[in-house]
Amino acid sequence: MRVALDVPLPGLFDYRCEHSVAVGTRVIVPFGRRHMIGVVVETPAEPALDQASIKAVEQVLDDLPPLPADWLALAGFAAQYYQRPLGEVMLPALPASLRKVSAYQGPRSAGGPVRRSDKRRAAAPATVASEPAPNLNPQQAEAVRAIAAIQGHRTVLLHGVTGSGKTEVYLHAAQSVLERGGQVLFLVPEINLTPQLEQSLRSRLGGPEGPAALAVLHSGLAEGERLRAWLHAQRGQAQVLLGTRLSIFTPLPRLGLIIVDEEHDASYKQQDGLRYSARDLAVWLGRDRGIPVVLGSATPSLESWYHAERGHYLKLSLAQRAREVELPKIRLVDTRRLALQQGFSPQLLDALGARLEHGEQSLIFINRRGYAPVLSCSSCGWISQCPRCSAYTVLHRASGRMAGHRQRLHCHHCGYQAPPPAACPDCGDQDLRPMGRGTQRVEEHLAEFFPQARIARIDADSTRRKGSAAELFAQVHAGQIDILVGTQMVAKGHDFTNLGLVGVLNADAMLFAHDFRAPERLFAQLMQVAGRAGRHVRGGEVIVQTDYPEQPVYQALLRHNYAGFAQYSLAERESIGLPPYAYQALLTAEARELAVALEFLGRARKVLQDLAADCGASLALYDPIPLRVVRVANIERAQLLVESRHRPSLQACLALWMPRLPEAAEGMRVRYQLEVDPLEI
Ligand SMILES: Nc1ncnc2c1ncn2[C@@H]1O[C@H](COP(=O)(O)OP(=O)(O)OP(=O)(O)O)[C@@H](O)[C@H]1O
Ligand SMILES: [Zn+2]
Repeated sequence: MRVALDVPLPGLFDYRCEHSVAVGTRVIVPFGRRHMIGVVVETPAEPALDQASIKAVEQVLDDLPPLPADWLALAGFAAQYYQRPLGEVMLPALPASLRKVSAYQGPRSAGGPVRRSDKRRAAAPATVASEPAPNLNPQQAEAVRAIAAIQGHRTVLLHGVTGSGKTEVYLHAAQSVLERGGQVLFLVPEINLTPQLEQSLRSRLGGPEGPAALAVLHSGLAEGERLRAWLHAQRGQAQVLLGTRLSIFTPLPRLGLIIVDEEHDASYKQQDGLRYSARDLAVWLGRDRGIPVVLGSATPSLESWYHAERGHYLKLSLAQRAREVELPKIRLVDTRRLALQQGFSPQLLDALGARLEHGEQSLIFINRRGYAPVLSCSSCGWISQCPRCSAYTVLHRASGRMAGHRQRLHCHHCGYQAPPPAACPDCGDQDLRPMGRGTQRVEEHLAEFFPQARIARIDADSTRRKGSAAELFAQVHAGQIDILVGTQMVAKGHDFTNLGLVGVLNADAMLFAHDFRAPERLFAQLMQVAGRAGRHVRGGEVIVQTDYPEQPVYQALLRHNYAGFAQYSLAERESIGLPPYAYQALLTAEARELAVALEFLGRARKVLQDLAADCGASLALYDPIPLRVVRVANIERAQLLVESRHRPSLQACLALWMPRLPEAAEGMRVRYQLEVDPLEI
């Protein structure tokens, strides 16, 4: 039999076994000096090798039925498309205990993880009071009808403005699948940020299992919880699987519908190991299983929009807000000739004051955590820098009651931390000052401007402890907070009932980034955060401070004009041949010396050039270049971008290229990885 193992080697591995074993079965096999769990992928009638020379399977694991054919097909597609060995796709996709030999062998294994999990009784989910469902408005009803009418596979792009009630459409579409006994896979970018959705799903799920029919899966779960949710879904007991990107690899025997909420969100892309896009795999899976896929967003990715415009996807629109409120009024405050107070314009301060007076909440959005982006010497211009990275260190104020005003410098790239120097390391001057502003400093300024206001900050630092994000959001929803300061974490999908004003600081920082997707990301982020204003209360308002009000991103934002922005951006991409009009792959190399990384990429480029010439494929190969942050944790990084207008050509060349890379790396101390459809370049 041929077995897939989680090792960085191409191909499958041959083993023998006395009795016949079905494809999809997990087995324990010897591999070198180790024992590993693998998945049986082929059982050829004719053994390929001399049976005597190959090793025997040590144990056949029968605690689960074999992994089903459609699951194997998805893993097979992902391996081929993202150019990774099958075993490195399949095994990491399973809950850890199902692929760990130690969970099965030894005195403490107690019959294996599945038996242990089944013995332990799961805590019954708290019964959630059932929420009355609002009557669908005509646009929602039409969207639900159109989704229900789909026979077999179709991908739907549900483009609904912020607050248009997309969730209600998902719930109705899900309901009709559940009534027919199907399962629903509901993907969200980040689960800890959306407790509201989990609650609505629980309260709305009918059927004999009630709220227990929901399984939740994300990387923050303890291994036991993760295994339980996975088993629940795989056995068909869970009717709905709500989860983050990794949930795409859960076997779902009666899958009838896939929903991808906030489909534009970059969290759907895995950034290490198998660099897959769960959104793209969802579309593939929907086609493979012959079921509808609903991609929803107020700001769809330009890729999805392009497919919808061309009729590859069915486009459904919710153009108005679900409640009797208008979209918020957006104001651009031109900060070029304004005297700002600690970064705040008089307009924004006035608006904040007015909302406080009316007992409404406000949100200040600044996409930069910490106290200040750098510490700097006011006499010689020295700037705090990470000793291990080519990046500045960010000044943070230590948190916790005992911390006082203790400050530390943090590197956001490698995690390096140090106390700030007492004097400038270059000139000895003691006048070191924070330059610029992050969320912590903004919070501090707001407390000075509005001493009576209750202020909270939500960013990666303030929500590090498990459950703390949910607690903070609960306080906001309960009306215990007047002003919320936050990063993009606060922009995602929250339905605030009493939030009237959104202020945006420092958006310009993203305007001139090198990445060609930066304007798209900025626009989406601004539309999303603006969409938190005035969802239940009238008179919602958004104030964006900028030095560049004439930029197309801001002009489109001003008019809530997603379609216009998308059209403009797509025309631009088409004229210079960027995705979605071209397909890309990125080879990244890491070495102690930059020259080595570049040299390797140069050789790799030559190999690919020859391959492309041989098979007559037209590829654009760029020059190897250092990454923008070239050194991280003392490792130098460079990249090689490959592009083609024709996806199959690119795929064919990549498949020929990958096996040749070890040869290109020969004699070099270099690590490399390939990313297909990279999001950041
Ligand atoms: N038909 C309806 N009648 C009344 N209220 C509704 C209706 N549908 C949805 N709502 C309410 O409208 C609000 C916004 O809905 P929802 O959060 O689903 O918007 P959304 O489209 O997901 O927005 P976003 O993209 O900004 O997250 C919610 O408070 C929801 O309960
Ligand atoms: Zn660093």
